[in-house]
Amino acid sequence: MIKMFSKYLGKKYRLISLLAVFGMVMEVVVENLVPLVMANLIDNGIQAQNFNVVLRAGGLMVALALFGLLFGSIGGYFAADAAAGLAASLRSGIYRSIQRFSFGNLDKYSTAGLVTRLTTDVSNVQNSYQMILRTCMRAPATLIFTLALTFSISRKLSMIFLVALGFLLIVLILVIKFADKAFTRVFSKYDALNASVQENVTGIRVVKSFVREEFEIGRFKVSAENIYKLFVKAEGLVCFIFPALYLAVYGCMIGISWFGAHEVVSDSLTTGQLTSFFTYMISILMSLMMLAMVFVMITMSVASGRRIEEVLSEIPKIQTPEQPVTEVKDGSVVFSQVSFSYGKREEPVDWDNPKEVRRQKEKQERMAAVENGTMTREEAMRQDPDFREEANPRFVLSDVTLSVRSGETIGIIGGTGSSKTSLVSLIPRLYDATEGEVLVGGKNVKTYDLKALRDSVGMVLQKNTLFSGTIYDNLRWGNPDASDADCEEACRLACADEFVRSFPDGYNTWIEQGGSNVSGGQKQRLCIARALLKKPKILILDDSTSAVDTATDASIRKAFREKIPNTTKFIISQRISGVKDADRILVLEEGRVSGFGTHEELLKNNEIYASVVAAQTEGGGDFDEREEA
Ligand SMILES: Nc1ncnc2c1ncn2[C@@H]1O[C@H](COP(=O)(O)OP(=O)(O)OP(=O)(O)O)[C@@H](O)[C@H]1O
Repeated sequence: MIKMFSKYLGKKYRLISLLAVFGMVMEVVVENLVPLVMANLIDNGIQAQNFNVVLRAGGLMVALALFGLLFGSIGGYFAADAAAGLAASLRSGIYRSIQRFSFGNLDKYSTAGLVTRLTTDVSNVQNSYQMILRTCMRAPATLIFTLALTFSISRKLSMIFLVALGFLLIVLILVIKFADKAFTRVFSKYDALNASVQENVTGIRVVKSFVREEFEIGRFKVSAENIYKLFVKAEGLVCFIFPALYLAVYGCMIGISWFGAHEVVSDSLTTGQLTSFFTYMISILMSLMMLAMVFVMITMSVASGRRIEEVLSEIPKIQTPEQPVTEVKDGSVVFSQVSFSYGKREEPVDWDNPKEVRRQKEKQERMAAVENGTMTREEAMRQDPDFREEANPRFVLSDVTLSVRSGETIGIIGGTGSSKTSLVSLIPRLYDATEGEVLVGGKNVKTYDLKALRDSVGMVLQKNTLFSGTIYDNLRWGNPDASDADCEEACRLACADEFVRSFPDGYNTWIEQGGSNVSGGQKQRLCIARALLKKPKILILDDSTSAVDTATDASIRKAFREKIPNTTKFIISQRISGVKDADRILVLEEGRVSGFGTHEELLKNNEIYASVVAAQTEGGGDFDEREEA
């Protein structure tokens, strides 16, 4: 973890960190010279009644204090700068990492988990790093410097000091050991709380429409109280530090006063030296206390650090190959004996449990060994009985073979969960086929530059999103270089131009986050226009007109036929009317091809299709209504 954070600090912030440490060490040196000067002031100034010495020593003390202030400010400023720099660099790193995730990687994390990493976790690491630079280095520096000075004054008194230090260290180690566990438990609960808050805020309208506010408030209260209890328990442990410190300080004072008084009486020590001894003692014990607080803080942020590391070291499951093909020739698509599984969904790892972390690591190594052929599947199963399940994941697509010509319109129809979305997701490589090949423009999709491949595919997802910004801004997401005229043309094709013009601000209408100020059907049409602006060779509409009335739906398909005849179109629909006029229609049944042909051919040869047509003609329902028909 330290290696990774050092990488994210970069040269610049490593140098700034060094400056912070330098400022802090100088501050310690200067601060600890003050008691020596003070001893001189008491012994040779006050007691000897020499006011010149009082003035000179006093002046020197003021000068040292000013230098201490200067070095302290420099150290503090650079420590804050380096920590903020580390946080900024980590945030960009995490963000970049998330942007490069393939859908498979995204499936592993909850949205709230990723947001927590970007916000709370990074802040924890930032605060800890700043404290490390300010305090962690300060305590050992103070300890070494002042111990050297105290030993030079009196060996006997320094021994009392060491006994007190030993006692304090034992208390600190015990407290830190228990606080570590307690705080990591608190932070794992925070993650769960954030996830529940995010889920609820996003779904607040559903909560209200089901009048479940009180239930949700109660659920939140339970989570919040759990955190409260764990936090109080963890902080309770930390509270031991202060009484232990005072015990050590007072014990030390009594010891030093007792032995120190004897030393002064026997003229082995001066009053000034005894005074400086007390000052050093308090200085060392205070630094140790600060060190203890920093350790507690580091403990808190170790869990955050692990979560950040997990995202930063995540390797995108889908990447551009070396020497990729950079141009997609045409929009032809071939599925050759394609089977697909999402794999076993990875369970969330309890990063605070070392046993669990080790188990996960071994599991990954075992999977890799089986994939590389360095371990047989039988051996893996012997080591881990669960391995059988991982080695035989559930296939949602089985042996799909079909060939689509460039410019063809393919309707896809099938019951809920029949894997329509899964099938089309393989075209722009949102996921990779587990077995078999997917070809686009005559070449395996895995050979393409990922950007070139995805640029050639316009996909309107079932769960589509608009971003906050004007309609123009949203449309240009598809193509930043598109002119106003291009945007308007795309909207005409998607039957969106008319309603956009009816808004008082037309294309400059502000869209709220998530498109909450437009209707479901309007949102779908804007998303289609956005995809069209890419001028894709392949256009995929995944049930993207479900909220649009049938007449408008038909107009959109007519416009597509006339205006973009060379674009290959995959249209997923639950309504027969949405696919009926396609060149060919694919009927999927539980991830297998049940039929592939024109409307007339399927009516004759495909029982499932014929029954759906019958059901929908009579009842006007969707695909799943054939069951009842
Ligand atoms: N990200 C995912 N991780 C794991 N399983 C998934 C994922 N997405 C879909 N599935 C599973 O794959 C199967 C096919 O889902 P898919 O969304 O492709 O079906 P669909 O025909 O498009 O359904 P619908 O018509 O309801 O949209 C379902 O059993 C679903 O549970």
